[in-house]
Amino acid sequence: MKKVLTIAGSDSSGGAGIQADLKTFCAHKVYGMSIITAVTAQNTLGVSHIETLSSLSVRKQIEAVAEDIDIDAVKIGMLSNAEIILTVAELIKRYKFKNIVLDPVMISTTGFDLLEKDAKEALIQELLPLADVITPNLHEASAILDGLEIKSKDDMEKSVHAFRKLTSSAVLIKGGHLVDDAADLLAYEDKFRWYDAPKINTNNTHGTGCTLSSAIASNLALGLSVEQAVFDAKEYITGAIRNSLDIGSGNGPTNHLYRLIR
Ligand SMILES: Nc1ncnc2c1ncn2[C@@H]1O[C@H](COP(=O)(O)OP(=O)(O)OP(=O)(O)O)[C@@H](O)[C@H]1O
Ligand SMILES: Cc1ncc(CO)c(N)n1
Repeated sequence: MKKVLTIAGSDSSGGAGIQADLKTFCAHKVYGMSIITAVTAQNTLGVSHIETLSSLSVRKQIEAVAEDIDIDAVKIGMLSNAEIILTVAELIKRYKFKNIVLDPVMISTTGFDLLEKDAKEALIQELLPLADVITPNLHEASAILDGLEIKSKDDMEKSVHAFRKLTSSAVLIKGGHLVDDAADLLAYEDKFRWYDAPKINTNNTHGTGCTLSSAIASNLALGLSVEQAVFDAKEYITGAIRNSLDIGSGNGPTNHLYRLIR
C-alpha cells in the first residue's frame, strides 16, 4: 500500500487540517501518517485557540516516521511559524522526500491567522522551492505575490507569470473564492490548464483546501502525473462539496464517504 504523510495542524471539529487529510487518504486507499504542528480549538464557526508545538516536537515526529517508513508523498498544510518551516525544509532535504504538495495555509475560512505574519518570507524562500505542487487560494496567491490583485480568471492567468519567476514548482491557483464559478488554474512547466467546475451553492466549504491538497498527494503517491492527479482530485473535492455535511451551525465540512455510502 502507498504511504502518504501529512504535516499540518489539528482541527478539533474534524473538517480541516490533519483530520481532513487522514480522511482523504483513507478514501484514496493509501496509508496515512501525520505530523502535528499545532493544535487548534475550532468548530464550524471559527478558531478560538491555537497551541503551536515546539519545532523540536515537529522534528522528532518527522524523524520517527522517516527513519522507519518509506514515504510515497507528503502533504504540507498549516505550519504556524518560521521555526517550524525551517525544520520541515531541512528534513525534506535530509530525507529526500518526494511528491510534495504544499498548501500554503495562511488564514482559515473564517478569517483567523494560521501562519504568523513574519513567517511568510520563510515559506516563500525555504519551502516553495522544495514543493512539487503548491496550491494557494486567491488570497494566498496574492499574499505570496506581494499583494498582486487576483479576483478574476483573467487575474489568475496573469498571476501565473509572476509565479513562474518565483518557483519552478507546479502551481494550482484555486478559484473557490471566485464569484461565479470554482475554476482552478494549474501552471506547470511552460503549460497551463484550467479545471472548471460549477460553484456549488453551499456554506459547507470548511476544509476544502486541505481535502484537495491531500487528494493530489494521494494521487501522486499512486503514480499519477501532476495533471491527472489534479484532475482526479478536483473531481473528488467537487463530489465531497456536493455531498457536504450539515454539521454544526457555521461552515460545515466536506464529505469523504460519499463514494462509499450513498
Ligand atoms: N462552492 C464551491 N463549489 C465548488 N467548488 C468549490 C467551492 N468552494 C471551493 N471549491 C473548490 O474547492 C477547492 C478548494 O478551494 P478554495 O479556494 O476553497 O481553497 P481554500 O480557501 O484554501 O480552502 P479552505 O476553506 O480549506 O481554506 C478548489 O478546487 C475550489 O475550486
Ligand atoms: C488546522 C487547520 N488547517 C487548515 C485550515 C484551513 O482551512 C484550518 N481551518 N485548520
